[in-house]
Amino acid sequence: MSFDVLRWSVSAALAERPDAPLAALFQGPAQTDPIQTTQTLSNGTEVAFWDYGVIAVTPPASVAATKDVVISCAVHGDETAPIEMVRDMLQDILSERLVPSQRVLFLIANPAAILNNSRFVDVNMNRLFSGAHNQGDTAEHQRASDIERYVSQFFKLKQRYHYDLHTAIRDSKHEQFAVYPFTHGGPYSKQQLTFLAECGVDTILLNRAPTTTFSYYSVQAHKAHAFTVELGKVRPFGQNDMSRFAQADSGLRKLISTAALELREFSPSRHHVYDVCRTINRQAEQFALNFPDNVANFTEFAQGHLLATDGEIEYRVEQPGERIIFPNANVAIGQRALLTVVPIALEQLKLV
Ligand SMILES: O=C(O)CCC(=O)N[C@@H](CCC(=O)O)C(=O)O
Ligand SMILES: [Zn+2]
Repeated sequence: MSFDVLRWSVSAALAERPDAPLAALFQGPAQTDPIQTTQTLSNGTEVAFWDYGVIAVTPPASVAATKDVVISCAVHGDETAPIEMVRDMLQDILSERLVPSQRVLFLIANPAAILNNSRFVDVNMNRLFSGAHNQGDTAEHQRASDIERYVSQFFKLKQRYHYDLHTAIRDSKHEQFAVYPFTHGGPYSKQQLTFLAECGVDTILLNRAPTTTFSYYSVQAHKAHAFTVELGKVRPFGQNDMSRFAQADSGLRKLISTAALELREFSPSRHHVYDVCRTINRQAEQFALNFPDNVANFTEFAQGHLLATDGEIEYRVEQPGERIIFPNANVAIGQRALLTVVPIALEQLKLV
């Protein structure tokens, strides 16, 4: 397969008409075998297509890369703004307007869900990592397993980063926020908190328990600095105001294209930090949230307020300052239907 075909499939196909032609990248021009080829651009950058939506970019040997950076999107297929960001970065790399000086793995995680205009086809892929993909045989189980293999194949250097880009179903009182997965007692990185803040993500949610999310997988299996980054609200292709993502886009571009990132000094007052206080998994057929769909993430309710009913169980606010995140009554039984968080002072955390 010639590079021109690949270039077309990434640049032209993902450009002005981001909906239909996406298929070209994900399914390959002949819509048969996965794309697997490597080509070198005139500036020496190597672009390797490992599979549909799996693109590894390596700077020329003369540039001593020090960082491995995974930038993923579309773990949820309807979260389109991050897909557009990744598309534009790839286009700019292919046209040599963006010249990476670090190794980068771009992952468009769930192409089938993108083409289906849905969060997922059979199963929420962000519950299938760290081995959970062994518990089923849908295409999403297979893809999560493949993605773990590609990430393992990619990470080589000591400094490892993974930004898994998402958008949230609801509005959020903090429009952009990141989930900092369980570090198993390891310290939180001041440099990463500062980098995220410079990307416009000044709100952090600490999830201090193992999960089956993609970002936790990279922390646990590869000792990467990894985050689920929520950049705004879910909207269909063409309806994203990309100016709202400009700061994150520019931060990520700087990260991959500069030898040493210059960051402002760490300042605790710059960050809003929340600790996950309860994870509520749906248990019954009769599950209902006791607040409307337009209630935003991070909304605080008074102590005792009824948040949800799950069969006979009533979930009420237990602590002052408790707020809701990611409420979703439509999840499958056994899956997370709601998180609650409380503010926590950064000074209480081990930082490095
Ligand atoms: O808006 C929502 O309800 C869901 C947004 C979303 O997809 N969030 C991620 C968070 C992953 C994590 O906890 O690291 C998810 O639910 O998978
Ligand atoms: Zn998502």
